[in-house]
Amino acid sequence: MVVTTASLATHGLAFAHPGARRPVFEELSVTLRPGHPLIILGPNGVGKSTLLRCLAGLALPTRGTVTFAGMPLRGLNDAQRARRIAFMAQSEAETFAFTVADIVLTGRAAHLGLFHRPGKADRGRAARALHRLGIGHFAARSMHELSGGEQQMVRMARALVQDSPVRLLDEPMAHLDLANQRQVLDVVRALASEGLAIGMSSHDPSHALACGGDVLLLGRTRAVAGPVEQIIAPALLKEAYGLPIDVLRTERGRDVAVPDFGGPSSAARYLSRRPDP
Ligand SMILES: Nc1ncnc2c1ncn2[C@@H]1O[C@H](COP(=O)(O)OP(=O)(O)OP(=O)(O)O)[C@@H](O)[C@H]1O
Repeated sequence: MVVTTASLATHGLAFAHPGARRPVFEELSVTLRPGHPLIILGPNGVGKSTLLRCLAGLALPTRGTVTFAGMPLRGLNDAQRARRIAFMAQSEAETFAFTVADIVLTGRAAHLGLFHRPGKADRGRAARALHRLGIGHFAARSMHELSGGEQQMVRMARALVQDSPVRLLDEPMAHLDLANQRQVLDVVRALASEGLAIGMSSHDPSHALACGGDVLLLGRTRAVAGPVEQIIAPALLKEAYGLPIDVLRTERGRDVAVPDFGGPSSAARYLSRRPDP
């Protein structure tokens, strides 16, 4: 069954590890809207992966609920959930030396009946996903032969073929060079314009500016959420990350977030500050 209605939301969500002194987060209410990517930002250890795992139904919240199209996620079995929500983990140990094409095909599992093997149409989808990410030439290679960034692109292709209305991507840009980051951002924007609901974590606020949807900025003391132009602002970024971050407009007319990493400074011409929204 192809599920077309997509809106994933958390309501007063809290998560604490057993025995932990403090919860990872509390009272978190966010919505992933079809067509508006939600980019989840925040410092290391603040709970981005934990939240994505709760949204995917892979981690059980301590309090609160996750709903898909208004229905509690916990009412769905694994196959029903997988037809609605694709989850790409931050990293995965590749135990077996499967080919890239086979790994991508496993993304079709939720659409195949029990004991059914993937058919020509499934293989075609897997091939198209690899081509869409510019890695069609990897198809016959063993996953073990690929670099960390190449494996990351393959896992992205697998999330593409899952054909679910919600895609949750945990740091899909980790390990990727700049051109591959652009490739993934192009795909994220295209999926959003096709009406999918996308949740993606990142360490780079510029990725949020490039996606142009909503942002959830998780800080150590509070979380803020809203449209990208409101949340990706110097004061909120400094509060969350603890260092100055300028939001500038390039000569190409793109907005970027530039952290102050220190180092030599000069009085030379700089990019223009983005006008206040
Ligand atoms: N099994 C565990 N028991 C206790 N605490 C844990 C456990 N696993 C993770 N944590 C803690 O949960 C918090 C949230 O981790 P999470 O991986 O969600 O953060 P993150 O924002 O995705 O981090 P990063 O940006 O480094 O990937 C961290 O402080 C981490 O130390």
